[in-house]
This record gives sequence, C-alpha cells and structure tokens, in this order.
Amino acid sequence: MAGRFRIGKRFRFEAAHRLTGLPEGHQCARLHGHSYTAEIILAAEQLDGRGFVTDFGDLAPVRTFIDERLDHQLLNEVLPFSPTSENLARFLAEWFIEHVAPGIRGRLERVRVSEAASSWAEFEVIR
Ligand SMILES: Nc1nc2c(c(=O)[nH]1)N=C([C@H](O)[C@H](O)COP(=O)(O)OP(=O)(O)OP(=O)(O)O)CN2
Ligand SMILES: [Zn+2]
Repeated sequence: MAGRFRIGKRFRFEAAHRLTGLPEGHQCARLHGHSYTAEIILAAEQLDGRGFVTDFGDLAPVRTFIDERLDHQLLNEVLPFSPTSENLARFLAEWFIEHVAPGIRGRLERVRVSEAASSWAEFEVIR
C-alpha cells in the first residue's frame, strides 16, 4: 500500500526570554522562562533494512546542539532574532538541514516548538 512513514523525537530544554515588539505592558515583554519542547519530525516513503525511517539515535546531535546552545540560556542573548516559538522552530530546522540531514535517510518535514502544554508553533519545510 502506498503511504508515508513519519517519526518524531522530542527534546526538552529550559530557557528564559522576553519578546520584543509587543505593546506596552504585554506580559511576554517581561523576562520569563519556559520548559520548552522541540520536536523533530522526519518522513520517508521507504524504510531502511532495519524498518526505520531513521534511527532515533541518529538524532543525538540535536540533543547536543540544544544543550550547548539553548538550554538554561537567556534566548535573547544567544539568538540573533526575537525568540518566539515560530522563530525557534525555523532556527532548529535550518540547523538540522545543514548539520544532520545530510547523514540520515529520513527527510525533515517539520519542527514543532512548544513553550507550554497548551501551545505550539511549527516550521514546515517546503521543498
Ligand atoms: N504565536 C506566538 N504567540 C506567542 C508566543 C509565540 O512564541 N508565538 N509567545 C508568547 C510568550 O512566550 C508567552 O510566554 C506565552 O504566551 P501564552 O501562551 O499566551 O502565555 P500563558 O502561559 O499565560 O498562557 P495560558 O495558557 O493562557 O496560561 C506569547 N504569544
Ligand atoms: Zn514566553
């Protein structure tokens, strides 16, 4: 049967931010923190010989990158853009495509970032 396989792996990190460009008094303009989740979602039409889209273990560089670059950071100090969930999702997608994608079979479909259980933002890769 024709179809597509999709896998995802979630990475948690803690970080603080303040959002810029918001109206006076907006709560998110104040310094505050989130327990973030970044989910990497890959897709493939065919599985490899192990029955994988990509071994989840091959996504370990994402953990390392997030730990070194984002975890327990003030995001405004370490990122050159306003640290919204949308911008973080695109940032992680761009990094993944440059540093991880060339070495794996599955293709990056989207990155989803959550600041809280009730909200998320995605960057979808359009090819
Ligand atoms: N589209 C986006 N909207 C907002 C973002 C964002 O990244 N993308 N971020 C924020 C702030 O970071 C804010 O801290 C979170 O907003 P919000 O979910 O509204 O805050 P609460 O935790 O107070 O939400 P409740 O579920 O209502 O308690 C704002 N908007
Ligand atoms: Zn916030």
